[in-house]
Amino acid sequence: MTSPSTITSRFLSNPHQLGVVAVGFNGGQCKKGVEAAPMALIESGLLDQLSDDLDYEVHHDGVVHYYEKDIPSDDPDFRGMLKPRAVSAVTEKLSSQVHNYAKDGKFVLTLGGDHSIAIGSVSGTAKAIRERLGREMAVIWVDAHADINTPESSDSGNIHGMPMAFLTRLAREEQRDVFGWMKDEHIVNTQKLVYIGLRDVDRGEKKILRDNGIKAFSMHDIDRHGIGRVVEMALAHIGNDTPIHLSFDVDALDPQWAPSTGTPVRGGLTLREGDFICEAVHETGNLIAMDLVEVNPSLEEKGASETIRAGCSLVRSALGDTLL
Ligand SMILES: NC(=[NH2+])NCCC[C@H](N)C(=O)O
Ligand SMILES: [Mn+2]
Ligand SMILES: [Mn+2]
Repeated sequence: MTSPSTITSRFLSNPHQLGVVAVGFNGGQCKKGVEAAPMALIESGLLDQLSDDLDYEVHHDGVVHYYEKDIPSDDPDFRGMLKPRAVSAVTEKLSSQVHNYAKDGKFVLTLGGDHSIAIGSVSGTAKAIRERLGREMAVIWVDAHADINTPESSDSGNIHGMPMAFLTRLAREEQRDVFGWMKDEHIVNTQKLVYIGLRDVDRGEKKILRDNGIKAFSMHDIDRHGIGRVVEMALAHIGNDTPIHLSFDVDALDPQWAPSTGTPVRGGLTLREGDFICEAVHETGNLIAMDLVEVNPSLEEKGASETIRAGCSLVRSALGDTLL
């Protein structure tokens, strides 16, 4: 059963106003199907649950964006990146869509799509929070993967493995049509980034995390301390007075709970642990935005409805649904 939350974010001017952007984009990786996730999530009733059960006023243009006219036809590899101009163009557009909701003090929910779209969503909220509050926001990245490869450290060339590198400026490109549109206002401080759920981190990424002193809680840490203590430590790192953007990759969950995703990794979070993270972040009163990404209904089709259901549950939990 769902019921509206009494906790309202101190960083939102309209606590129960929710802006939704549905991003049907798959160009940050090579598997088709992830572009169908926003439609599948919406058709399963997610937005109705948020308005009817959790009392949000949902602002949504009623369409899934595929960004066809923004995507250039000629898009050769660049610095080893696959489809760099497509991802850049889509995330530039998304950044301004998200910024548009966030600048009015609305909560922003971005439904992907592969995780490359976080370049757009996170940059959009980071900019709005700087303008509205003169502050730097924090990012909690819940994922099996760190997604912080630079173009040079990446083995795959898939940009969904790189968003945090561009968002922190550990990777930078001047060329405007390859993320050169990103300005200082879009950037996230490495000290305000926290990972939860990591278990498949590339060698180059481990070095990046170490060299930059980035806070990360792996599945090993969760096994050792329990999810309650890990979330507490993650929130303590961020501090109690910082707006939070939660970027949730459904592959953070164990494939048992979320089989339909492009890069599943065994040994992940239970759905209950995933929901707990979202509930606890909601309870801080500091959450201003959430992404849900990497649901791919065309993979492991038997598990697609399970994966969609898990995704809906995570979003509801982050938006204040409680068990009691
Ligand atoms: N968002 C994701 N599922 N990312 C998976 C990334 C996998 C690998 N580290 C890469 O860079 O290609
Ligand atoms: Mn992942
Ligand atoms: Mn990811």
